[in-house]
Amino acid sequence: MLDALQNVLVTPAEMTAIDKAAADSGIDSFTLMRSAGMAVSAAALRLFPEALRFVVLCGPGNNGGDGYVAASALADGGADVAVFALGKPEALKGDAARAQRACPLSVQPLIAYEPQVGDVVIDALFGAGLARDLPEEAYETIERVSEGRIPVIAVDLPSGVDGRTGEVRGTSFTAAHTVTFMARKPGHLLMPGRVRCGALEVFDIGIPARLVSERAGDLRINTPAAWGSHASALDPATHKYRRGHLGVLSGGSLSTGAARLSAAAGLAAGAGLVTLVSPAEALAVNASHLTAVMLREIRDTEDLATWLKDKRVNAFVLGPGFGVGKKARDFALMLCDRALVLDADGMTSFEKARAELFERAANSGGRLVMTPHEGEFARLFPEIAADAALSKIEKAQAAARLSHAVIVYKGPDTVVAAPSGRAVVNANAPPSLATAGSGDVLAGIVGAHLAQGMPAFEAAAAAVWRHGEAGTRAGRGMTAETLIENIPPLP
Ligand SMILES: NC(=O)C1=CN([C@@H]2O[C@H](COP(=O)(O)OP(=O)(O)OC[C@H]3O[C@@H](n4cnc5c(N)ncnc54)[C@H](O)[C@@H]3O)[C@@H](O)[C@H]2O)[C@@H](O)CC1
Ligand SMILES: Nc1ncnc2c1ncn2[C@@H]1O[C@H](COP(=O)(O)OP(=O)(O)O)[C@@H](O)[C@H]1O
Ligand SMILES: [K+]
Repeated sequence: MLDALQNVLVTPAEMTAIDKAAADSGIDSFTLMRSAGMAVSAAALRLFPEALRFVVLCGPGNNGGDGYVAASALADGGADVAVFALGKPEALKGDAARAQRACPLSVQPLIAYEPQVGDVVIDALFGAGLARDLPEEAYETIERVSEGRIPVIAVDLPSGVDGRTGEVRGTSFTAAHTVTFMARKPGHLLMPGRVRCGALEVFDIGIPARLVSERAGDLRINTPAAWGSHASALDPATHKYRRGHLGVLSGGSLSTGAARLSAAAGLAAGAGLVTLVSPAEALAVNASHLTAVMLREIRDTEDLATWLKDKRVNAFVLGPGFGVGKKARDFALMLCDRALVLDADGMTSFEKARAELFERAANSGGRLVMTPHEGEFARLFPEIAADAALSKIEKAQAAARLSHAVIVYKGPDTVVAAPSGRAVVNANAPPSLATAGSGDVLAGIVGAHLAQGMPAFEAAAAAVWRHGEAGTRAGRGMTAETLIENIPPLP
């Protein structure tokens, strides 16, 4: 049944609603807690059979309750187990109080824990209910555990990681393994939470999938399931114009490489034809580097308008190496009513003139995808970037709403968001993608998908996924050039 929830991301608030719906439907919440705790104890025994002692750190809520169940199960199995609690066990309520009463082990205060060689820590201090920075006592324990290099298994989330945002609230454990329940939370995928989780296990504690999916929003992990239905196989009778004609706009003679990378990536990703559009002074240098990609001289808006009479040129990439200024703005506004990937200098050109772009995006009937990294995002959306209360997902959603464009907010945890609020978080990108020109390649792949007629959100999400796969195939020593050679076919 977890297959049905494999790509779903559930926020902590949605998880609370799911818990409540489960209880309302007659499912016993203590049974769920017992399944959760048993799953944690099973993971501990499976992963660390050589542990000399399991140390279970229990917090003041239901995450602590899971910890007491796990401690009882480990002790029942004959393991050496010690329990340390944050706060007084007498103050526990509900299921957590019941789990603690049923636990035969004595409970010591958290601060008394001194790590020993051979310990394995089970972190059940805070999970989805973490509402503010970790309390002082937890800091000291976390520091001692990490100094002692004690392996940590986290229950639901490493304590300190915010399940909604992936941010670290003050400090957090860094787990070797995290066991979460029913579905992943944004904090498992967003940085830095993702690296604090270690290996992530999603365990089915028995809440019906229907109850989960009915209350989960429009947030998914970026896999082919999110866009595969728009990535149709090639029609045997197709021809190159049917596969779309992508135009990529080159900068001046000293900055042509970025646009050529986008153009080559667009062709490799499946556009039927790609034309590199070049100013006169860069024609020679571009011509000397192109083979399958075609070349066309366009000097100004008049030339561009003439070319645009050919309706078969249906998608464009503007920004990589283009130069910041009025020419970029004028060109972009002319291309908005077709399909446009606005990247790099293309976005920066609108730093002080964004209203015009956003208005055109809202009213042109075209498809606009913008691909900012963190710096570009802050330039175009300063008020959203500065809002510390928002997660990266919420920032991308707010930017998409404001700009009427699909936003690809890049990074290790790229988020793709549509103006409707629909969003995916990407999880397949290796860090070797952090290399010059990698963003230009991504822009070209998005452009190819737009040229092939995919809707903007699917075009962007599929491109981010293929870019990540290409990065993995290209390996650690990749360059933007070898990345292009490794773009996989659309699945
Ligand atoms: N989702 C589910 O269906 C299930 C959830 N379970 C567990 O329940 C957990 C959520 O339980 P809770 O909602 O009780 O939340 P937590 O156990 O994560 O913590 C909440 C408690 O800590 C307090 N608190 C929050 N931040 C604090 C801080 N920085 N300093 C001090 N106190 C703080 C809160 O006021 C509350 O009392 C999940 O993470 C999971 O481990 C399981 O029992 C199984 C079922
Ligand atoms: N640490 C990382 N892990 C995975 N992907 C990354 C990482 N850092 C950057 N990337 C990806 O690499 C690409 C870099 O694009 P960008 O920042 O525009 O760089 P450039 O302009 O040099 O091409 C983006 O797709 C981004 O998501
Ligand atoms: K935890």
